[in-house]
Amino acid sequence: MSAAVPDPIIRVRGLVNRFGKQVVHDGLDLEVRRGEILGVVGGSGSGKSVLMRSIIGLRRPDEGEVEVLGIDALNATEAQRRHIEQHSGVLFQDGALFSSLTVGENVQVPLKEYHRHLPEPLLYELALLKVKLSGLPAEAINKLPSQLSGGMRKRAGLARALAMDPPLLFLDEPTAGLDPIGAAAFDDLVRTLQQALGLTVFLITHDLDTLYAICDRVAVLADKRVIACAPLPEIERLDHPWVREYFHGPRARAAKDTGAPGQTAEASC
Ligand SMILES: Nc1ncnc2c1ncn2[C@@H]1O[C@H](COP(=O)(O)OP(=O)(O)OP(=O)(O)O)[C@@H](O)[C@H]1O
Repeated sequence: MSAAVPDPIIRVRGLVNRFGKQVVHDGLDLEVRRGEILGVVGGSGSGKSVLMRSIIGLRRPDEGEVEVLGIDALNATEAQRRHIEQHSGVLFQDGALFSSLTVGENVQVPLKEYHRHLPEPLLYELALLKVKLSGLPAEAINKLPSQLSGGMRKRAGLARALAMDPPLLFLDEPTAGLDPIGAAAFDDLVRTLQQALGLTVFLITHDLDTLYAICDRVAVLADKRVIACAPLPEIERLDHPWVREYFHGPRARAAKDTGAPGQTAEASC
């Protein structure tokens, strides 16, 4: 049975994060398996974004171990750190696009950082490819973020996250602020890209529809830890106050009726 479980591409052990006296994580463990879409859920302030920031290297945790792509991220050399950055695409909650740059120029930012020698026409072609891959029309490449709708800005952020063809994609609440049709289309896009490109996706969300539609497993943050990490049917059976409220309220019932079940896998993290 264990032979069928893919290797972890991210492994977090004993993570502790504190802000002054506030303890956000206290001995958190998590494994993200190669090729899965892992949904990360938890109440507001439970530490989902801080966890993501600890994994991608934007925050140094107070204690614990973080392994990404087989590299000990907290003791990585400069070259190893760049390797992780180069192989991780991140879509932040607000898109984090440079407002004075066009969509195409935004997508080119990581390309120029890591491939300084690339000629301009090739940079443009690569950016155009990512723009189209993200479901935007070609003409969006010359628009400023302020000229796009919220859904298009998310797609532009995704295009930039995919610029370096990363095997690992981090999405922080990608459907927040989108209408249900736009959110469902974005879910479809993420699933399609994940399957076509073989991505591993770490997806923070509050969106129950997203969980039911595209997540293979779900990690629940509560009580300063990941209290469970498993396919949805197993998560739904957990006897925990937050899980009961979140997964068995009226919104959960509606989402269950429309979503597709994730794959079956083992419950452990
Ligand atoms: N730089 C910081 N300085 C101080 N406190 C912080 C900082 N970053 C996060 N926190 C605190 O850590 C806790 C967890 O924050 P985090 O953003 O990870 O929550 P979250 O689970 O992503 O919440 P939400 O679902 O509302 O986005 C919060 O109480 C937050 O105020």
